[in-house]
Amino acid sequence: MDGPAHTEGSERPAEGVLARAFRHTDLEGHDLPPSPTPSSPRNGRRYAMATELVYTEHGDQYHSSSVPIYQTATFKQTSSRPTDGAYDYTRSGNPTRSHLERHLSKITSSHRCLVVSSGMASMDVITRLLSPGDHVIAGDDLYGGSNRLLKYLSTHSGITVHHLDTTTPLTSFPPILTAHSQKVKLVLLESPTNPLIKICDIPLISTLVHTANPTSIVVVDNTMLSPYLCNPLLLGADIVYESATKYLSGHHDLMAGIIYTNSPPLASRLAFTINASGCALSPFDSFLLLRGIKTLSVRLDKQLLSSHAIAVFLEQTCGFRVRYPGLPSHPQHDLHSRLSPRGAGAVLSFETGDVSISEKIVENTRLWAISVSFGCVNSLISLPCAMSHASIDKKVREERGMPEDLIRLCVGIEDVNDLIDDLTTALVKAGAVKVTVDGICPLSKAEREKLQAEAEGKLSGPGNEQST
Ligand SMILES: Cc1ncc(COP(=O)(O)O)c(C=O)c1O
Ligand SMILES: N[C@@H](CCSC[C@H](N)C(=O)O)C(=O)O
Repeated sequence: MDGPAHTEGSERPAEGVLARAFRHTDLEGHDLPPSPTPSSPRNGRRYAMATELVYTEHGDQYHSSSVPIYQTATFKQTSSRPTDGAYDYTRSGNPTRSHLERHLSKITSSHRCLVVSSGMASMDVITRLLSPGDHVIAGDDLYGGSNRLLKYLSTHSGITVHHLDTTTPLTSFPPILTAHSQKVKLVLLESPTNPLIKICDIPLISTLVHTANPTSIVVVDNTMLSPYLCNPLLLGADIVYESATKYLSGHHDLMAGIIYTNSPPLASRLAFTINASGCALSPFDSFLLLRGIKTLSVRLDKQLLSSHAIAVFLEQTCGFRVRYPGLPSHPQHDLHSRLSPRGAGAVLSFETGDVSISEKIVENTRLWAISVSFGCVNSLISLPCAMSHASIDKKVREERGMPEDLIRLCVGIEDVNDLIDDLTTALVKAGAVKVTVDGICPLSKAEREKLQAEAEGKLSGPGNEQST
């Protein structure tokens, strides 16, 4: 295996070797023009993203095709002198993890990518760049756990946190940037936001922030899209982190976080904190994550198509207000298409107008597991206010416009018709839609109220005749 260096390059075959070996010729041996190159930029990578996700080379002495798991805490040394570049202790470095980090730095076209024990560990490591007295600007629709960590820092560490609507940067950012320009150390964005699926204009915000204070660090949580759909480093961010528990691993069998940057000084400081605090990813989980990454493109390609079909079904057939940036009705549809042209992700949310109806929908699905998290091969359904975002005070949730009846769907790789059928059954059972000879259609408000009253025994209906 290669040593713990974190630069990319060594994995690539020598330029020209493959081109010579696989020259395309016609039947008479004349050279054919090269295959057309994809229109999407490769950002310095040699191959298209789907290939790079799969293609890795490592220096294992037995030429194993999968990367070995170096399940060891410590490494024997050849002398008593300080270690120079080799491994000494797995908290500080491990060959399986180093391979994963090199692979991810290639995929993210970054100077360096570090892997830690969870998405929250990534954020924790980044916030240790802060000192008492510093200010942080953060979105007002962050994942509940991110919100909790920021609240902890503002209560215990002398950090001031300003939560802003990051979808209106030209009005929301200037007052804070002007008032505290030299103190704003970190700007934390999540895009699309979880669970309201709002899109941040990362390039515009980065420009505003860096113009006000070139030393402010713009950090983006890219969990909802993964590097397959978006690379915020190319949009102006200084540091990107992701919960690799989600799309990158894809099977909900590990917790992991990744952090990537193009700034060598920031990378060194982050790496120092990871070693000092001991949150680096274990060798076994590094192996599992490497395995998951290989199928990211096939999983997401399918998830994108299914998500779009489900979003259209919920909006157009069922008449719900659906939040999905792939729909033209999404207020930032054009912005999202510009920043992430490959697709709109596989998380969407919708409102039913009634918490008890939303609860019934969630509880009447079979294929859609009631579960927090997303990015997995199987589909999940949840009520964010009661589940993933329950750690945010109800009052704060209300102030930030997070509806209690919001249902979040995380689309997996099952057959999309099965998913829509399962959802339809739950929607009908919950009284959210009705099935007529013309197909599925939304219930009117009066029809809903009648059903509700029947369910509560206030009106006689088919289910309560015996009690009257
Ligand atoms: C957007 C987002 N960021 C970060 C995290 C934290 O990741 P982890 O659960 O891997 O710590 C989550 C979910 O947990 C998330 O949804
Ligand atoms: N009990 C957990 C909730 C995790 S939510 C996981 C994921 N980010 C999601 O949005 O579903 C906690 O308190 O952190």
